[in-house]
Amino acid sequence: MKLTAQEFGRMVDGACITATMSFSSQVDLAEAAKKYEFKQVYGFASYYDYLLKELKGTKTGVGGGVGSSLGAGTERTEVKVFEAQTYMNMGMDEIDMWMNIAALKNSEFDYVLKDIQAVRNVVPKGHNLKVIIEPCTLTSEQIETAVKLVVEGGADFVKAGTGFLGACTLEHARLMLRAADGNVKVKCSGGIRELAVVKEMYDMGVARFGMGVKSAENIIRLLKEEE
Ligand SMILES: O=C[C@H](O)COP(=O)(O)O
Repeated sequence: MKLTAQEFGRMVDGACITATMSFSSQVDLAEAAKKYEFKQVYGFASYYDYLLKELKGTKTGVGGGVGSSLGAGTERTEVKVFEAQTYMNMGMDEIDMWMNIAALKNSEFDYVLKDIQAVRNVVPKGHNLKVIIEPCTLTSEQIETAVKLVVEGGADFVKAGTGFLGACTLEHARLMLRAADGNVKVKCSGGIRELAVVKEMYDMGVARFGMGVKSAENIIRLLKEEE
């Protein structure tokens, strides 16, 4: 099926999480979200209130990032739970949490699973929970294991990454989709820049794209040129 600019806009989680960006980047994020009807936005936690106010009554939900020091820094499970609960209480729509990638790599699968389940417990069904696995840091086997833990943990999506550690590739999309086997949706994110890549991911069955504002706008422009 042909991907339209409008449909793509509705599949985008607009992201602006680069710590060196100023407040104006959050304003740009909110404006682009309104214009293209992004599915969600992910901004700086200190501006979540601004984004919630700005996007109230629009088609765009505000998502909360949980465990953002890549899932294993200061974010013990109870801290992730507190973050997720706080964002749900604030009226946020979806939660993107980082898997504890170090624990995954150390084969502490029970810890990884319980970490996801604990956050799921405070993110009611109907609010998507996505788990970020940063596939560029993992082997193919680890990606498969990570996705299976995401399924077992009761999340709704497996999400690729931030782009900080490397881009999400077609191969990552293929591996995540294969391991998900329809049991969780797949969000590709981080370093996605090419229209051809977006189209191929869409055809493969990717359900959501996480992108910075300028990159998403560029893809939308290219799709419009084809219409
Ligand atoms: O969650 C992070 C973003 O989706 C990263 O996307 P980007 O590489 O286009 O800034």
